[in-house]
Amino acid sequence: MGTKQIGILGIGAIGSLMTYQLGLNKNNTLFLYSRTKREQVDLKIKSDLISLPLNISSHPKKDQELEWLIICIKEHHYKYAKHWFKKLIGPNTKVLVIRNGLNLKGPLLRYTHESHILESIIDAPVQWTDSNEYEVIHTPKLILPRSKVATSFSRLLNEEHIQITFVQDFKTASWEKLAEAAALGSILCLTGETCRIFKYKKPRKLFVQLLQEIIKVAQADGAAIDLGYIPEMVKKIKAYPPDKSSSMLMDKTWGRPIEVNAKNGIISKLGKDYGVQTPINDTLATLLTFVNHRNF
Ligand SMILES: NC(=O)C1=CN([C@@H]2O[C@H](COP(=O)(O)OP(=O)(O)OC[C@H]3O[C@@H](n4cnc5c(N)ncnc54)[C@H](OP(=O)(O)O)[C@@H]3O)[C@@H](O)[C@H]2O)C=CC1
Ligand SMILES: CC(C)(CO)C(=O)C(=O)O
Repeated sequence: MGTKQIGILGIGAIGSLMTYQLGLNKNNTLFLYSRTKREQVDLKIKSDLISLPLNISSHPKKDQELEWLIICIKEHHYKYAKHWFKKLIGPNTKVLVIRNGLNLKGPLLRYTHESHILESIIDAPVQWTDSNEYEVIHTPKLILPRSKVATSFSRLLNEEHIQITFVQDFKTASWEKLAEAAALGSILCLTGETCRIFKYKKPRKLFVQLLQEIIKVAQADGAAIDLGYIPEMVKKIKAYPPDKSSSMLMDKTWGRPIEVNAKNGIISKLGKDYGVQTPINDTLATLLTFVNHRNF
């Protein structure tokens, strides 16, 4: 088997994790691209501390045509990343999109054919610690739509280190992840608290009320989220380590724009489009837009 040329765009929390995961397969040759050059990142996975050397290009340059480009940037980064897409996506390059939100293919359709783009959902909380490392909270789970292109992507990974699930109903899986990220993320970001807050009843009740609103919008959009979802999520947040953060809280802490449009924002918008009332989510979405002055 020949080596595969794989590019990873956006070497932050998820990009670093994917660099590690894809680097475990010695048939992969990795090319790293990001806004800021760093020479190394430390990943804490279970009790192991892994120092990952990084060779990042911060300006697009044409390496060999990539077989895969893995995009690990946030929705609001896309408008500043067009030069990367133009340069890195060749006629035969397959693109894996990893980010929270919906309609992951949309912004990339002008660069390649729809059949070359693979959407994904990642359940892999990764957070920056006081010891300057990314801590991976549990074994990463990657959810992919059942398809040939997804199967071919999964062969690049070592499934001892990442759990891969193929789903028929990707829309439902996307809404399930969005609901968790928007409900948990907004509560943590607005309170400035980590998951320890969920040992209290009132924040848990707010989390449930938010999920109830979000599920109504998801159902109006055609997702088939079942009744067992909410108790499952409550169990999940209660089981998170008390110091578990979220990507919106980390961005707020660092004074960076938060991902409000891709999370609570899109839910409010779709709620309006479908005539579904989402008063709690709308209030939180409004407050979130004011969290970071660069967002308004
Ligand atoms: N972190 C988490 O636990 C989880 C995150 N997600 C989702 O994954 C996605 C990625 O999140 P995450 O990895 O946390 O984000 P990060 O902010 O940690 O990483 C994004 C990276 O992209 C780089 N970048 C931003 N804009 C550009 C650009 N124009 N050109 C090149 N590089 C750019 C950033 O550079 P710089 O270093 O200069 O900022 C940063 O290194 C999000 O949608 C998030 O919601 C999903 C599950 C869990
Ligand atoms: C689900 C959650 C909150 C896990 O960290 C997430 O996806 C995020 O932080 O963006």
